[in-house]
Amino acid sequence: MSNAPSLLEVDQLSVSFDNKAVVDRVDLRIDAGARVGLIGESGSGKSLTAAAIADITPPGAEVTGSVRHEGRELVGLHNRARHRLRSGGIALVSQDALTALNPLVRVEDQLAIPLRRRGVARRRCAAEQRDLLASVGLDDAERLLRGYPGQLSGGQRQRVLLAMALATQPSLLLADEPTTALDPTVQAEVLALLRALTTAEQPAAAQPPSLLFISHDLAVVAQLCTHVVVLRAGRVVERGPVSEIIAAPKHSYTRELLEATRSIGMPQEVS
Ligand SMILES: Nc1ncnc2c1ncn2[C@@H]1O[C@H](COP(=O)(O)OP(=O)(O)OP(=O)(O)O)[C@@H](O)[C@H]1O
Repeated sequence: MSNAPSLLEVDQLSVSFDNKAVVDRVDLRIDAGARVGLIGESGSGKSLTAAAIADITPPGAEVTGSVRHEGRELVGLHNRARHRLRSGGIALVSQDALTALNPLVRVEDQLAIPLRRRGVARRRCAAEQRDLLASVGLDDAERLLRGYPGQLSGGQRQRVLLAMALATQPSLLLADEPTTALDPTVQAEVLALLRALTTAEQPAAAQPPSLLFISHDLAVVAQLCTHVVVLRAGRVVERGPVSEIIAAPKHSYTRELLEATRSIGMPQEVS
């Protein structure tokens, strides 16, 4: 990656519990237009890295280091300033839509929250909601909007979560294993959607958000991402363009991940 200022610059980011670092001095760059895969085995610190970037670490976590988004430092900001940034800059899609959505609130009311925060007038909300649902491949907008999360399929809920993230018009989308809870066919559809939403397919289209995609699956990252960062026990052990890492992994741990991928079969097709 170049030396020019990046959309997101993470320097020496650590997350500790009781003085023990579980994310350990992580450096990360995401340029506009890049799709970066953050990969590592369970417990390697992927989710907490994303949580620290999105400022949603759990109680007891101590975050040190620097996270700059479009040049603005996010670590140590007061809550209100962070809140403003989050509704216009970095959006998170988590792996468990059922937990992320409020089961007692209709989809339309949940989708209205990021729109209002963005300043969309109440009378414009319904049209925006339909457009957002269409952009994530959900056509039956009227029915879905009136429903509760529990009345939707897993794939539909994940798409609603994606729509809520897009409603903030983010420049960076953090996707934390967004397809883990889905069956393989729906998984492939949602991954294809993520790729379409984060790829400038039409030259005239507005700049799509960059992506930080968290996964333990190198095959999926290879299909979706431009770059990959490999995390092991909280530390970055390897990084680079995805094609280079796949062709010639330098670290033994990356080779193990690659071997594991090959033993399960060819990468899943997401295009
Ligand atoms: N609230 C917490 N208190 C103490 N330790 C925690 C807490 N949350 C996570 N950890 C520890 O931090 C480490 C990193 O966790 P993290 O969830 O970031 O891993 P991960 O790579 O995302 O794993 P997975 O792929 O299973 O989601 C783990 O060892 C975990 O046990």
